[in-house]
Amino acid sequence: MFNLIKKDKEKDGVRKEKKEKKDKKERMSQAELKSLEEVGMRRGFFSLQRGSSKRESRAKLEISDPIPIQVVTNPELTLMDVSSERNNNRSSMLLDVGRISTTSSSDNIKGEAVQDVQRSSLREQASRPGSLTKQDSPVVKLIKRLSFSQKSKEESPSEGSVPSGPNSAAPSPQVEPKVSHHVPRYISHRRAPLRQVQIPLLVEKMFPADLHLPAVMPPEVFEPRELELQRRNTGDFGFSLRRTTMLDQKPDGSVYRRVVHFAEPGAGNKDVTLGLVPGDRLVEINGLNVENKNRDEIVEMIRQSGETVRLKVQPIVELSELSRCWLKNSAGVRGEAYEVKTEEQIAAERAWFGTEKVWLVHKDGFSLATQLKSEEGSVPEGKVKIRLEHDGTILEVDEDDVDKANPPSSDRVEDLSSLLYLNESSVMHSLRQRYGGNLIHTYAGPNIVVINPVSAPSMYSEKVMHMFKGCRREDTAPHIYGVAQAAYRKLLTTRQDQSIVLLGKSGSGKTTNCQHLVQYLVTIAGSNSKVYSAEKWQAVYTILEAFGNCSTSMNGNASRFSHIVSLDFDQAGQVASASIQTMLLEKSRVTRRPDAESTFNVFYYMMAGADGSLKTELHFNHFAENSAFGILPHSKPEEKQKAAQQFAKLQAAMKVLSISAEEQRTFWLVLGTIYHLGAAGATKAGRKQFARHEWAQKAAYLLGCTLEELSSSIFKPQAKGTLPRASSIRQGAEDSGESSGKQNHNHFHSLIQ
Ligand SMILES: Nc1ncnc2c1ncn2[C@@H]1O[C@H](COP(=O)(O)OP(=O)(O)OP(=O)(O)O)[C@@H](O)[C@H]1O
Repeated sequence: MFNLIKKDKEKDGVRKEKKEKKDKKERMSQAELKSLEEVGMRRGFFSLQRGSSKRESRAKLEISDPIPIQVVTNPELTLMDVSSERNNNRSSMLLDVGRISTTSSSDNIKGEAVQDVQRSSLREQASRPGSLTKQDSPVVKLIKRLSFSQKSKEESPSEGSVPSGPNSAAPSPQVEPKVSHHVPRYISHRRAPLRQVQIPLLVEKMFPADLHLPAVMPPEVFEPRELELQRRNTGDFGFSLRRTTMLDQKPDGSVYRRVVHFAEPGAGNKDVTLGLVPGDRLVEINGLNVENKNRDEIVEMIRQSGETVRLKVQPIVELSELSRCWLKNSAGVRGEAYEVKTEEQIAAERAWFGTEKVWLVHKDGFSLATQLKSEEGSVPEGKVKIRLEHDGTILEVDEDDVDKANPPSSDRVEDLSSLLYLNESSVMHSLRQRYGGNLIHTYAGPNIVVINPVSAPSMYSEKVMHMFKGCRREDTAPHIYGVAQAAYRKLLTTRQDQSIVLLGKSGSGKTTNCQHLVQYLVTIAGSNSKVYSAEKWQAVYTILEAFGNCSTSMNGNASRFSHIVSLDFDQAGQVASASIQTMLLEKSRVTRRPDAESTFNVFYYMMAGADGSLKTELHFNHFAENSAFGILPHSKPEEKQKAAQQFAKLQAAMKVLSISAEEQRTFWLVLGTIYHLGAAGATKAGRKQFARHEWAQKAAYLLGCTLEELSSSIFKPQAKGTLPRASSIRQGAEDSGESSGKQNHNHFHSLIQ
């Protein structure tokens, strides 16, 4: 009894205490939240939302509507007006982790593409509750999403379980390409409210001075490290060599290609303790420089080493941050301790803050200046006096024309949200300095900004992936793999679906980064499924690229459709299946497009790559000189050759996906028909009709109907529901065949998925 009462009393006391603690916690979290929100607002970067209901508040803090940071870069690294910059295909993308997000973008979307989608069934599916975003928003086109669906309710044992041998081949995850006709269920309850994003106004102001952007600092060169490795019982030293070619810059700024050899830790558990890091460039072996030696010579030198080998290695610039992080983590040092500032650095920062450094914001960007102290009344109200750093010019400018500048120690800051003064000029400055230092990834709070690199950097490999395995985001340097890892980790720990949204203008790297994300996930998570394989996954992309990509003024291989990639994970956290859903194909491109842009790749592939018998069957032995749809074969031999290779690759991809030869033939017949319809054109001589009957005859032949049947189905009014194309054809002679061409390609794209 006593015990019982005591217990009850204790229980009551505990309950009360718990309740108080909870209340306090909630009060604290509200206060914390408020201050966070204030910081976010003050910085103008994120707006924080929190649901008022208990469930919502427990769910999480939602950060929505990031302002996309548009960085236009070119090799000269000048800042430009993003919206007017049309020909430069180097740009940045912003990536948003762990939630469904909508944001604006500067990509121009053809109105027709959007209208087309409003009519299409896929659009209907996508517009169901929980679809990505409003379908009438151009933003939709830019969203490529990766979702994860966790099926299990049990705790997952561990993150990642892919063993990798020393020469482990590419992972062989299992993928099941499938046409998804439903927006996955997990989207439905996570619809984010659409909010207007304030895009900063363009600055048009100029000042009577020679205004310069700050100089871009050369990449930081990391000190080489010397290591002595012992030969093992197995005869090796526990590291592997990797050869790659990299673009490098000469002192005069010219870019050249050079071969480098990496000395990277092997796949064994012990190998990671050797002190080598993925991305370590081999500089010396036993005191001898090997930078200009070939692989065989290097291998021989290692073989001839005795029981030990001395290596001098240096991290490549693009992986230097990661390398530092890795070494820091393996030394078990906490971040703060490792990055402790020296006395000189502290003194330099103090000096910086003592003189008020500001950015003068102008039409061509921003220039560093010192704000001068002036006696009261000597400067009109609302004005400030500044001295430009580069030439000492003194200017009197509006207070609004200047932004506070951060000390140089923040120039290459890894996370923009840690800038003391978070304004547009400071953000652009840091991104620009980082890009100049070959650092293309930068965190921006929970997002990452990735700037399209000039070259194909050597920062993506299976070894680099393994540097992120099991890591928390705060323990790694900014990298696209870090984003995938954060999402995977969150998936396992919260058992909730995760989404990654890639935003950016055309050519900014959304597709490329989406592939890196998928590669990371399937490599690190592994797969035990029998239907999923990297080969099939690649085949799906090859086909989508052929039917949905083309060359535009912004991107030589632009995808003219959005897609959602979904990976399903099983209870063990391994990939169980995968699917791609495509939307918003710009089908009008089949018949009409801007000058100097191409039609979908597949037409060029087919015209260049069809073999003798297919050519004969498609009547492709010679091509028309004109096409109402502008579908003409490549004229340059090298382009033809490349297209022919791509056609062979496309056929092989179809084979991998078990598309039979007969089915493939049907595709070519339909595409051939579109080509011939374009070549036939249309005219209005009395009545609307084909302009060149011989080509129309070929189209009819490929379709298996007579010329009269084809002609009447295109030019004669049709009863409602018979043919979907009559209305637009009747709009004008030039339109003839357009609709059927577009429809065919559209159906085709859906079918082929
Ligand atoms: N991180 C990167 N590393 C190497 N190359 C890149 C990277 N990001 C982009 N690129 C290159 O830039 C080009 C454009 O990239 P991508 O096609 O991924 O852009 P996108 O944003 O998907 O364009 P679109 O919306 O037009 O399809 C490609 O040739 C790609 O190889």
